[in-house]
Amino acid sequence: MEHMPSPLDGDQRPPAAAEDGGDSPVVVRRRVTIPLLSKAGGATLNPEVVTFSGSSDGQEHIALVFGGGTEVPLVRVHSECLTGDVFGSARCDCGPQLDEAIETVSRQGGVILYLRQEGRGIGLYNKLDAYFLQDELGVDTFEANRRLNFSDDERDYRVAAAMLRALGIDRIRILSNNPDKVEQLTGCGIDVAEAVPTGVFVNDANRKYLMAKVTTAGHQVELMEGAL
Ligand SMILES: Nc1nc2c(ncn2[C@@H]2O[C@H](COP(=O)(O)OP(=O)(O)OP(=O)(O)O)[C@@H](O)[C@H]2O)c(=O)[nH]1
Repeated sequence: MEHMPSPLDGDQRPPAAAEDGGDSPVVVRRRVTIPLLSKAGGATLNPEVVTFSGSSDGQEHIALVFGGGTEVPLVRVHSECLTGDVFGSARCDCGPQLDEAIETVSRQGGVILYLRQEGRGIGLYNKLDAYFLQDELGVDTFEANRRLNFSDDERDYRVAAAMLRALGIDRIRILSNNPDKVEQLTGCGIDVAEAVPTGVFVNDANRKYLMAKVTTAGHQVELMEGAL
């Protein structure tokens, strides 16, 4: 297949600086290649892992850049979930979504932004407290946040938009079911040409969590009839 020009191709990447609402612009700090053993088997993947300076929240967000692909790169904006991404927790769908993103984005070319926004921005301990409240009081994931005096979702994607711009990207296809990601990125001037849904990774432990995302936050997850 003919290789389409992509903003991810080395020579075409302009050095860029982008605002995320802080005092200094977000700029690429360093690029380093890390070989990833594909969980699906097959070839080793070799994304460039990009670090940034200037983010206003001071967090160590990273981008995994997989070269090639189309003119409009596929982008996964993934918020950190230690329990799901690292330990394989079945309470959420984060782990399988990250694995899927690595496979899909590596195949199609594109970027995974791994944002250090654990627990939808409330942090790990608070997320575990929210789990405790869900178990003890039977409240859903959003109500548990409210009981802890947080909003339903504390995430701000200005930094994601700034990281994309710093990579020379202002038009994307996003791999997500979350309308808030599309809305916020669009509001930051990123042209979201398409929202590509993720797979549906439902199990007995995360069914209620996924249902709450659909009914309260408008996630586009096609939960099969009878699955709830
Ligand atoms: N506060 C809170 N956070 C949770 C809970 N379960 C998972 N999370 C966090 O929710 C976030 C999920 O982020 P993403 O994988 O980017 O996805 P999303 O907002 O569900 O949207 P998609 O792009 O469709 O996957 C992670 O930061 C998880 O740690 C919970 O019960 N409470």
